[in-house]
Amino acid sequence: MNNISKALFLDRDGVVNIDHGYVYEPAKFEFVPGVFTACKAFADAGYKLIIVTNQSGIGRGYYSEMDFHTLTQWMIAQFAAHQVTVTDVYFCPHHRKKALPEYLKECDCRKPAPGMLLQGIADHHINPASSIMVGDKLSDMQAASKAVIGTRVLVRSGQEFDARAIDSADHVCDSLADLPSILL
Ligand SMILES: O=P(O)(O)OC[C@@H](O)[C@H]1O[C@@H](OP(=O)(O)O)[C@@H](O)[C@@H](O)[C@@H]1O
Ligand SMILES: [Mg+2]
Ligand SMILES: [Zn+2]
Repeated sequence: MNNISKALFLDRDGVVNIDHGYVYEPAKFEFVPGVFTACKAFADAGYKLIIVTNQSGIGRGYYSEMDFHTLTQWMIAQFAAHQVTVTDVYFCPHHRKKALPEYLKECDCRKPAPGMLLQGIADHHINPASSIMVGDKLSDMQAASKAVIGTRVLVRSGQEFDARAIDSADHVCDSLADLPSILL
């Protein structure tokens, strides 16, 4: 089967939810205002929603993979309650310097590496050229560039970013909520 679908790849912290720092509990998971409406617009326009998230908090020992999966199931259920299907969620628990031994590695999945995006493209027969990546860091844009994603969007989540991040994006906006009016 050739790659015929298009995807809205989403970074999680800072894009789907407010990045309070290593969020792993539903009680601390604050959806960005307007995220459900925006994601439903893209889903209705034929985009598969795929989340790609660095989770070095696992490697650092702040929380477990089970904690992450429990939060992820809860997050997916919130989307479903708003009639939005999340096609898949990919995460990277690794860190090359600050991690427990089993997570201490230079991997190909931690953004800016493109591994999570490439896995989603393969698993879900995605055409990268007609897909979109939304992130809040330069590393998100770099991962998207390496995966040859057609449109890269940087959102102002409160993370500091420099001119390199802005230059690496096709669009810069305050939030995912702004995106349907820009791209659809
Ligand atoms: O934005 P995504 O990729 O969904 O997830 C980012 C999180 O895993 C955390 O990534 C950390 O960066 P380090 O992983 O410590 O460099 C920090 O930026 C935290 O504030 C943030 O919550
Ligand atoms: Mg982020
Ligand atoms: Zn990794």
